[in-house]
Amino acid sequence: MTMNAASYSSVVSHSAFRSLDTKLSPSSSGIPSLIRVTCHSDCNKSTSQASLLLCRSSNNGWKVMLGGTSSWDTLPRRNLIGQTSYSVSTTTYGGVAIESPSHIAEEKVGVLLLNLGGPETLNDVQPFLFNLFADPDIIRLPRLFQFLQRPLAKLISVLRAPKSKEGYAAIGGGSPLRKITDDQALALKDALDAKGLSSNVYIGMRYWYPFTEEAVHQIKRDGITRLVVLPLYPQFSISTTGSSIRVLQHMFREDASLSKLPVSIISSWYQRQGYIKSMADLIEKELQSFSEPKEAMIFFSAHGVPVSYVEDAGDPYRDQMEECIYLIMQELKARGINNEHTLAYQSRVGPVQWLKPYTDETLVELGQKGVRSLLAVPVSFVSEHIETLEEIDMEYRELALESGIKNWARVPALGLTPSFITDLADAVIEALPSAKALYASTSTSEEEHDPLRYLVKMFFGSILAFILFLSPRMITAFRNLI
Ligand SMILES: C=CC1=C(C)c2cc3[nH]c(cc4nc(cc5[nH]c(cc1n2)c(C)c5CCC(=O)O)C(CCC(=O)O)=C4C)c(C)c3C=C
Ligand SMILES: [Fe+2]
Repeated sequence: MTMNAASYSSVVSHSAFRSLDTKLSPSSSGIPSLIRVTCHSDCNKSTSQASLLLCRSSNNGWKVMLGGTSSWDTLPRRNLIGQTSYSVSTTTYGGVAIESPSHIAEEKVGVLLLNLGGPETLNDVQPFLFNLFADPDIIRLPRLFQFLQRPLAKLISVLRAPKSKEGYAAIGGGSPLRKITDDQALALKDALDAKGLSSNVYIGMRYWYPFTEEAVHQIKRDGITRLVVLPLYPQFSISTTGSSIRVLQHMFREDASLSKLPVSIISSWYQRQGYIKSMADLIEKELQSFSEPKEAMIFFSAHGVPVSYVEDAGDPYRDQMEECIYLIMQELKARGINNEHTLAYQSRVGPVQWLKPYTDETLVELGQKGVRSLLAVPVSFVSEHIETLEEIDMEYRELALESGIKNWARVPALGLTPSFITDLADAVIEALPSAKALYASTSTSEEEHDPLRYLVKMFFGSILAFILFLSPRMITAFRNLI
């Protein structure tokens, strides 16, 4: 089947997908670039629904995607299994419905960008740090000690604030994250518009304004009918994407209308071709700033997480990071760039073991081993922030130069790079068909509702906490935090 001439508009009901095209007829309403096909199946008295998205390809034909996969296929080879009925609506997403059957309401598409957030002024630093350390996905206390989360967060944030303020003061008195994320949201909206998908793009920050909670309230007020959640972290970590998703799950579970809203979460996207190629472009370009580009070592520096996240809690972050670096290097090799490379982890906080090797120790070792040219590549985040502008550009640069490295450069964060924004837009479009209600029933244990159990836990927890606070290990821990 080929649909490469104009647009088609029809609503059909069939028992086999291959007969779909025969009922499609050209529309007078213009050429849609996106068409949704919804399949309703009545099996065992339960009705299920699956959607696929047809998108105009560059050669004026149509490409089909199913269930949010990133693989593109052509229509004739796609085979839907099962005897089902299909209703086809040539609805352009986000607004202009060319023709829709009654059961497919006009979609109002929302895209929620998740990010960390950062203090905008020096006065924001301590409350921002409080929000960060009050997150049980950042300081993971054993269940028994969880009631200490907020007092501990208060203490750590007050102790750490002076050091953090110095860092933010060095980069102009606040985090650039909000402005950059605002610009990325606008650029993404434009890229989606250009692909025929009109949408509202929202920003939900985890620890500072605009908070995720505010964004969700706005999504509800705006009557969004289909939502794609796109964390601005390429790799998944419990401490970043995981934490933000937890906030969403909590809100969606508590709200009857939100619990029914079809949502698609793109939990990681480091393996996308568009992202990998965009990173490779930046690296290739920055290598040219060295007098001997081939001699420069490519030094990937990722934000660390405590080892226990990966080894005990099953955080896929390290695996995804390693795969991401592999893919970027493969892309560079395909371009004839065969520089040496290494990966290290930066920004550790507190007394526990973090992912190794550590960036600072690795820089010293490389200097001692005779590496003279080094290209730093921040790889866990797509905006400039305190850890690129202060930690890498100031602290690590100085350390590298002291350690014998003579030539230093850093790849900028992706920011508004057009190929990157276009790829994010593609990721959103590909995720749309798989949106489904987020709410999954979580059984609240009896324990949580038993006041006696709670009191006993509080009592023994307090005694243990008191003993722990006086232990030498805890005292060292606090020294490391500030
Ligand atoms: C992928 C990115 C990030 C991971 C993983 C991550 C884990 C993580 N972070 C902390 C503690 C702090 N992070 C801070 C700032 C900060 N963290 C990230 C990203 C990741 N964090 C970003 C982008 C930023 C900067 C925001 C900005 O304002 O520009 C800070 C505050 C700054 C400072 O005082 O150093 C802390 C503290 C932990 C404990 C953790 C994993 C458990
Ligand atoms: Fe962090």
